[in-house]
Amino acid sequence: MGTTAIFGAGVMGETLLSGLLRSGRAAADLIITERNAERAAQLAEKYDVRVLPNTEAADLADTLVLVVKPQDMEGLLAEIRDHVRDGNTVVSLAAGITTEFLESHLPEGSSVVRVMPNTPALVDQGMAGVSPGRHCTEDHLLEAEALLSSCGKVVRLEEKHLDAVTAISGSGPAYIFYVVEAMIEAGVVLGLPRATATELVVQTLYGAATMLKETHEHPTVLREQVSSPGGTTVAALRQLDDHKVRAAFVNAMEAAAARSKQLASGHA
Ligand SMILES: NC(=O)C1=CN([C@@H]2O[C@H](COP(=O)(O)OP(=O)(O)OC[C@H]3O[C@@H](n4cnc5c(N)ncnc54)[C@H](O)[C@@H]3O)[C@@H](O)[C@H]2O)C=CC1
Ligand SMILES: O=C(O)[C@@H]1CCC=N1
Repeated sequence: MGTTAIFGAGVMGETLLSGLLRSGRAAADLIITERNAERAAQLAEKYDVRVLPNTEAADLADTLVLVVKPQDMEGLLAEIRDHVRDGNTVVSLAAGITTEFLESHLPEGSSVVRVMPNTPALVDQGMAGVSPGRHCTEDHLLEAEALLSSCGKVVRLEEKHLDAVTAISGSGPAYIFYVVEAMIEAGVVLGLPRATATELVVQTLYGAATMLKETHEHPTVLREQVSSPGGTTVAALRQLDDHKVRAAFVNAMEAAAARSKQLASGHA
């Protein structure tokens, strides 16, 4: 697979780096670049990988993985443009940034892949959507998929769906953590110690997610199994329906997808 350079070692860059190392990639085959010198030094020590300036990393890398914020992407592309060679694969993990944008800021004919990962990759339970650019071969795509499957699942889809993927699985962990926060708060309101409320909620989430994954039952069936006629669950769910929580979730994800589209056109 050659040398992989990760440009921008923030939350997502470090997540990918650690996943690659856990999956058996040699540290000697990995390079990171990081604008924040203090963070760069910390990561070099923690993972024993090379930290280089962007241009040197681009010169040495076979695969360039771009993991800066969408707003920083144009600047990064300008820096590395003249260092990208034939045969390189450029993989972007940035929300909103299209393959068309990447291609137009790189040498003609560059092979680019757009990926939308998520943070559960940190515990090898990531979910990533992957789309090819115009000059991307099956081999380039397989290479990008291999990077991400080191720390989770990967689906290949048309780029027109990537804003939706961003809204659902890219941002998704945050919605789940938000619900978890609310449930813990409810436990505390009901008089439970915070630590107990946290343990109850986290294990319930883990159990429910495992049921979804292992039983392959529709979520409606699983919800109905919990909902005794005239019981506690329906009393709670009625409140959620009265407060239009389901509609709020749909609206929230529409807003995330719209923001992803907006980032593509360079809105800070
Ligand atoms: N955090 C998440 O859950 C997810 C993030 N992403 C995408 O990953 C990208 C990075 O997001 P985060 O890791 O959350 O952000 P972050 O802010 O934690 O990391 C970005 C890093 O890039 C560095 N950086 C910026 N410009 C640079 C440059 N020119 N050269 C070298 N380093 C540079 C920054 O110092 C920072 O450490 C974004 O484009 C985001 O859309 C995608 C899916 C999930
Ligand atoms: O919030 C964001 O823009 C990034 C993309 C998906 C998750 N985090």
